[in-house]
Amino acid sequence: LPPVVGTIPFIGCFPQFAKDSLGLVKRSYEKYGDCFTLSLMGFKMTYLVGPEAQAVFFRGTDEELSPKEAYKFVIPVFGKGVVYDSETEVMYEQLRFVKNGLVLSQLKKAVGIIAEEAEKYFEEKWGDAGEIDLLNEMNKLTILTASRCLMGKSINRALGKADQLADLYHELEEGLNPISFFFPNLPLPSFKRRDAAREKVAAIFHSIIQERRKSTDDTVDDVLYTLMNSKYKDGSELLDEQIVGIMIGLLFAGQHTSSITLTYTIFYLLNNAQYLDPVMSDIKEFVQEESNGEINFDNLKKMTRLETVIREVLRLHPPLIFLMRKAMEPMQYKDITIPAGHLVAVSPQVGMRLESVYKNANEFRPERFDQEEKTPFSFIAFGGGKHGCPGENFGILQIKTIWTIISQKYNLELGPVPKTDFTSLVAGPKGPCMVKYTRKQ
Ligand code: HEM
Repeated sequence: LPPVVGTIPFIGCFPQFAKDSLGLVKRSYEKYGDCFTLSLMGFKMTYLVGPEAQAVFFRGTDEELSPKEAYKFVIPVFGKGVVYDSETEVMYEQLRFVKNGLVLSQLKKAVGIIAEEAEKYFEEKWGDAGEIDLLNEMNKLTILTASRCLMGKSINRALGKADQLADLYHELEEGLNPISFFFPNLPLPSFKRRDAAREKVAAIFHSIIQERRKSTDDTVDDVLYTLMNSKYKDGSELLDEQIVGIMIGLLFAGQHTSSITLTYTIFYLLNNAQYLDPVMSDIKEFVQEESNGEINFDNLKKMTRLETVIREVLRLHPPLIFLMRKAMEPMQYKDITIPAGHLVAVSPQVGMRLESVYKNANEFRPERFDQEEKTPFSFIAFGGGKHGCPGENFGILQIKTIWTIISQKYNLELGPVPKTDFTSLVAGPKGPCMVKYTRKQ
């Protein structure tokens, strides 16, 4: 069996975990090696740390290591009958529909839409000069750009007010915290607000589906269109409730992860002139000179130096600090048997800062990604294997597009890179992240 951390009956090491979960995982790795169990309020959570152990996690089949059983706590947000609350075969099919909606042709179109929304946002909201909380602003902007890409222009009409969806998503996120993992339906105020926000978001998305059904415009083919026109293998269509749940889940999976990475990318670039200058000269060459100022999929793809910066930001600050599965049958790792029933976890935050995997692991060195990744499952900010993130390319394109627009429009003045707030489910910079901006001449 894996060595167990936390010997107090039932409670185990819960107090240390609640105080500093990452610190506890790191210390346990140093003491016990790459596979150990944390005993937490009756739960047994077995951690796999480092590429070799992480490979077991990502290569496991759903029958061995079930994400559905581990992520039940998101059901109040995603909804009934959606992804983790559906039969395994149905879950695969729903994830396949999502992937079909994020294919290359869609991504190519997405860049233009993101650029259009972002331009409009800065003109209407930022103007010539001011001071803003960058994380807050990037949250609002990314939910707007992502929802426009997923659901078309009707999202703007349905919302009327741009901030509304971001606020509702904030309530959803506040309702998914470490407590909700253990007790998702306690009568807590934050859980009540989460459920009320879910009802409001669902009502908005239902109205968009109704509007789309009446529309005679046959040029639309966004993710919503893909979902509305997809069929399960048995020939049945998705229920509206399922389409709404998938859209809620997609925006939920993509919003904070992207806005956090975007905010950190801006802080790192402006604090590191040696990386900022080459990135800006690529924008000048590929966007301003070669494309007459137009941002498109092809010129964003050429910005490999910006991409390595984003990957290094994600290595240092992965928004998802723990990924989980439930062992459905005993699992073998080296000479250890992880018993059925254990929760099995990897930590991108701990795993990507191991000195044995990344030299000078705590330093910001984007050039480490200049070469192809050598060790499988060492860069796990987007997970890996069967359940690896289907939104990776979309997320990176979104970050590149918005940075390209901001950096050409504004001079930004900001402080050092903020520390991370590890208390929420999606870990991002400790706010407020105040930034002064003035329009470039
Ligand atoms: C910087 C941005 C992003 C990061 C760091 C990120 C990270 C991740 C990670 C680590 C996973 C794996 C979870 C696990 O194995 O348990 C994941 C899964 C997923 N992500 Fe992302 N993500 C990002 C953006 C997006 C976007 C923009 C979308 C949608 C448009 C998205 C949709 C999803 C979905 C649907 C899954 C579940 C896949 C499955 O279970 O098969 N993500 N993401």
